[in-house]
Amino acid sequence: MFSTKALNKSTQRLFSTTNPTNFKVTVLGAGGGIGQPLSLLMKLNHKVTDLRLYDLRGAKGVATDLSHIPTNSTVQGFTPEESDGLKNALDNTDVVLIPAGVPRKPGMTRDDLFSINAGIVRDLAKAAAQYCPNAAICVISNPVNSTVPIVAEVFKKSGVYNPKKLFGVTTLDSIRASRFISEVEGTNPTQEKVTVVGGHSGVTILPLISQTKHSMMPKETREKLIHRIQFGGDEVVQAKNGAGSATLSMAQAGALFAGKILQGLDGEADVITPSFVDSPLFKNEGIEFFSSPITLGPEGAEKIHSLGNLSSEEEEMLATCKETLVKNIAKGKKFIDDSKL
Ligand SMILES: NC(=O)C1=CN([C@@H]2O[C@H](COP(=O)(O)OP(=O)(O)OC[C@H]3O[C@@H](n4cnc5c(N)ncnc54)[C@H](O)[C@@H]3O)[C@@H](O)[C@H]2O)C=CC1
Ligand SMILES: O=C([O-])CC(=O)C(=O)O
Repeated sequence: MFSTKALNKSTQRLFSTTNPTNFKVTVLGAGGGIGQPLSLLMKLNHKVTDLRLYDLRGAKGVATDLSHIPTNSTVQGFTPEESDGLKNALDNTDVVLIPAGVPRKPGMTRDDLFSINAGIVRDLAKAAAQYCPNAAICVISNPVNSTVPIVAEVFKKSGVYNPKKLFGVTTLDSIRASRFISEVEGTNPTQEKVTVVGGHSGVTILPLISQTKHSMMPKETREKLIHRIQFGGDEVVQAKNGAGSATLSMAQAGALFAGKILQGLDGEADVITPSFVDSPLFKNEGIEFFSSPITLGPEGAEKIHSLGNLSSEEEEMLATCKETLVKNIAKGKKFIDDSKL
């Protein structure tokens, strides 16, 4: 027998069109280093019932492979060769995860990826604006500080921009911060939480150590820790020695973030995580996008939280972060202006 509460909930699920519990998720770039493990982790998420994978190559194989896992979702792979491949991957989906694009090699900055990835993200965003204008779009492709503004401009030009539904995925900075601070302090990383704000590259990554329980750590230790969090991506790029950048930790980060988005869409309470979004925090200084903790809900980003109290050292880092961010954002916007969509 159902309890009244359970019956109400199942009835809601049956008849609700705006807040379904069964979600469609699309991964664009699903055949790649991030795309494959991210797709696996989305196959394991019980809120996902329809998983669609798209890539220039490999998506069908990955989809067939994942489709043998006995979780409650169907998996389909799509390619550009089949007519309507991208359309069918995106049609009416709830969440789009975008790890499509090239990764760094040693010696490159994320901004060096702009020349290739800007066009890839622009074209995928055009398709998303057409086929799933209401979906939550989660951008992983670098440089995130510029690719997120690119998606925003494409959606604006298509007349379907909803700032509450566009997210730059910065979760890897948060999970690195938890891991690295635990190594310094000799603590359990699963119990460490560091709020990381700003953007997703070098000095724009701003971990707020003063807001952790380790705020009193020695200055030199803190500076080394902050530097490691800001440049953690380089460690992986160097170790992979030309074979790409972080993929497995990024897949874990992407799945965590997508999980939060789904929890929010599903109406769960108090779902809060940082993301690089269209933000009011520093708009009066010309910075249209910024990462800070966001409350997620059925409509996407419901509340953008302020940064809270910063130390004087963090205030200085924030000023440096803003100087770079404003240029990265302008570069993305100019790219779309020049693209004459
Ligand atoms: N936001 C973050 O924290 C992180 C972002 N990244 C970024 O994620 C991106 C992907 O990295 P990896 O998976 O390692 O690269 P990868 O090269 O292994 O995979 C990229 C995939 O994208 C596909 N692709 C390229 N153009 C496409 C298009 N137009 N449509 C569909 N698929 C397309 C490729 O065929 C490839 O399978 C890079 O830009 C990287 O810098 C990487 C790590 C962390
Ligand atoms: O470092 C890179 O190029 C990939 C990335 O964004 C990260 O690992 O944080």
